[in-house]
Parts: sequence; structure tokens; C-alpha cells
Amino acid sequence: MGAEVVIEGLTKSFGRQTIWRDVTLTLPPGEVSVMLGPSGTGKSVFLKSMIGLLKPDRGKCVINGVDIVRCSEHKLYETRKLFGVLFQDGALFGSMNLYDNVAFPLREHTKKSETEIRRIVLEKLEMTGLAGADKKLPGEISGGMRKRAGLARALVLDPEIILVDEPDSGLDPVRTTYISQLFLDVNAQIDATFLIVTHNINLARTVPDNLGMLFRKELVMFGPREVLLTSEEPVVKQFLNGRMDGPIGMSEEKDSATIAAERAMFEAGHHAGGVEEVVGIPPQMQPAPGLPTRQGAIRRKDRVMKILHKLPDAAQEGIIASLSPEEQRRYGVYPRTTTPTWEQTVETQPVPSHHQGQLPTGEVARLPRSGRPEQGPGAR
Ligand SMILES: Nc1ncnc2c1ncn2[C@@H]1O[C@H](COP(=O)(O)OP(=O)(O)OP(=O)(O)O)[C@@H](O)[C@H]1O
Repeated sequence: MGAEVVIEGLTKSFGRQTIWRDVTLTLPPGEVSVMLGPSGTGKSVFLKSMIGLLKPDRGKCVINGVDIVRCSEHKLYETRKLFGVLFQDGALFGSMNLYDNVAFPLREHTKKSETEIRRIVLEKLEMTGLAGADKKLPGEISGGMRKRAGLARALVLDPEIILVDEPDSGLDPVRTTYISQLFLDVNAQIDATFLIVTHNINLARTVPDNLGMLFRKELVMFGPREVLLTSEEPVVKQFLNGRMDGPIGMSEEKDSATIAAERAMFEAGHHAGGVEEVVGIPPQMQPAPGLPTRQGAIRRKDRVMKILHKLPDAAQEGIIASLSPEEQRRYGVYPRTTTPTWEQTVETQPVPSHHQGQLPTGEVARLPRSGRPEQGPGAR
């Protein structure tokens, strides 16, 4: 199973420029999380801080009991081995063929024989759909193949955590969906914890278990996908619909006068961009047929059902609707259209439908370690 990553109060500045402050979230083991955010909000800085390439000013990032913000160089070196990182362009060595690129971490960091290395490299190339391409140079293959080769290389040391920086950059929408499918397929096979940073709305809507968003130097929200996908938070809605109408502006943030002037323009009929307002929760992509069931998804179901009653109403409804009738019975929850029993009614707790700011990590992003899920108080 992948490692849990617990981030608390993480703050990063360059000189007097604060990039983000007080970021607190937990990446549950083996689950796939996506971090969204407008350009320049510090998503890449966040990834680099998680692997200790950049040093945050304050806060913690704890992996298997090691706080990588404060630990010794030796511990940091050891902890980094838990990570596989896929950079935007695959970060391949241009003069090496794919085989040597993928073999590189094994030759650098292990004492494995060339026979063993060959077995691993061919396995990872096969896993990423690159069987037979081992002799190609990075310059001879497409951008999508380069990314897959970067992923193959990220996999050779059996990572517990995989970080992916803008997998869609330079890819068309179809290739972006193929690489998204690959992430879920890999996750199903190795149960690693994934964090993907992107601005790609389709990917954010259909791939992850959890979604977060950075804006105005803060984590706006982080929680189960259904929470952001049904959020009424203006910045989240604007971003997920790719519209001009909202707090995100040309460079980053608009002042209130600009928002008001633009609002008047849109109300007078000017198109705010984006497609029709996309609402609701599209089904999550699944691993390809024949692959194992994602263990992270199974654990997530129990985790989310335990915190269901603390989530906003719309997210609760989406989660309940995504369960099969058998699962609804098992968790004791029913879609709203079903008339609630008295027991279900008395368990109902008021939940704000409009969440501002980060959801409490203790309630949203932590994985319950054991025990049966509580009866679903979200039922009504
Ligand atoms: N090493 C550095 N030194 C100084 N400033 C930096 C450094 N790295 C990043 N920054 C600044 O941090 C801010 C956030 O950059 P980052 O690349 O993390 O944003 P991003 O959200 O990933 O953007 P994009 O989506 O456009 O890739 C930018 O203003 C950038 O100039």
C-alpha cells in the first residue's frame, strides 16, 4: 500500500513573495488526488517542497513518520526513494534510448544485476504501453510517449508515492485521457498514493478520488472529489467551468471593481467563455477491464462514508448516488428521493452546503485505520 502524506501548516516564500501559506491536507494512502490552481499559484513549488527539492519556511510534511521539512539529509535521501516523480516533459536524457533512461535509477541507486534490471525495465515499459519502443531516443517519439517513458522511469524503484506535474501539458484531450487512464491502471496495479497537479478540468472531474485547489496563496479546499465538484465556492465553480466570470482574473486575482464591471458586461450578454455551465458529478474513470480493483478506492469508500455526515449536502447526495444499491444497504444510506425512516431522520445533522476555506483535514482527508464504517448519518 502507498504511503500516507500528512501536510500541516506548510508555508513557502521566496524572499518577500509568499507562494502559499498554512497548507494542511492529508493524502490518503493509495488514493489518487489532484491539486488544481490557476497558473502561478505554486502547484509545482508544492510538489518540489514535498520531495525536499525546495525547503518550506514553516510547517510539516510527514511521510512514514519522517518530517521531510526538518529531517537530516540522510533521512531525506532515504525518504525520497519512496517517491516517483513524473515531470512535465518526462525529463528524459535526450542522448539515451528509452531502455537506458528507464534503467537509469536502477543503475544509480541499486546494485541489481543487468539481468534483473532488464526484467524490471521491460516490465515497466510494458506496463506503460511502450513495449518494443526501448531502442527509441526521446527525440524520436511523441510527447505522450515521452510522458509514458517518464512514468516508466518513475516506477522502477517501486515508489509508494507518485507525483505528477501537469501530465496534460502539450497533449491533446484524447492523449490526456489516455495518460489519465494509465495513472488509474498503474494505481490499480501497485496501490501507490498519487498526487497530480494540473489545470485540466476534464482530468480533475473524472480521475481523482480527492480534489484540492490552491488560490490566493492558500488551499481553498481539499477533500473528496464530490465536495469540490458540487461546491458553490465562486473560485471553485469558476475554475471548473473555465469562465471569465468570477474572482480569477487575467494574471491571478481581480479586484472588486473589476469583478463588478465584468459582471455587468456578462449580464448584458457578453459570453463569459467556457462551455455551458457544467454541473454535477461525472462518473469516475475506472482501471481498464482485467486489471485488479483499486484498493485505494475500496479504502476510500469506507473512509468517506465515515465522514459523510460532515460533508455538504450536495456532496453527500453525489456520494450516496455513486453507491450500488447493495452498498447503500450496507452503509445504511439511501438517496434523498427515498422516504427516510424515522431512525434516518433523527440522525440527520445540519451541514452547510457552502463551504469556505479548507475542509477540516481530520474529517475529510484522513483515512480511518480500522473498524466498520459508522451508520450513514447522511441518510435522510
Ligand atoms: N526557485 C524559485 N525562485 C523564485 N521564485 C520561484 C521559484 N520557483 C517558482 N517561483 C515562483 O513561484 C510562483 C509559483 O510557481 P509555480 O511554477 O509553482 O506555479 P504553478 O502553479 O505550477 O504554475 P503553472 O500552472 O503555470 O505551471 C511563481 O511566481 C514563480 O515565479
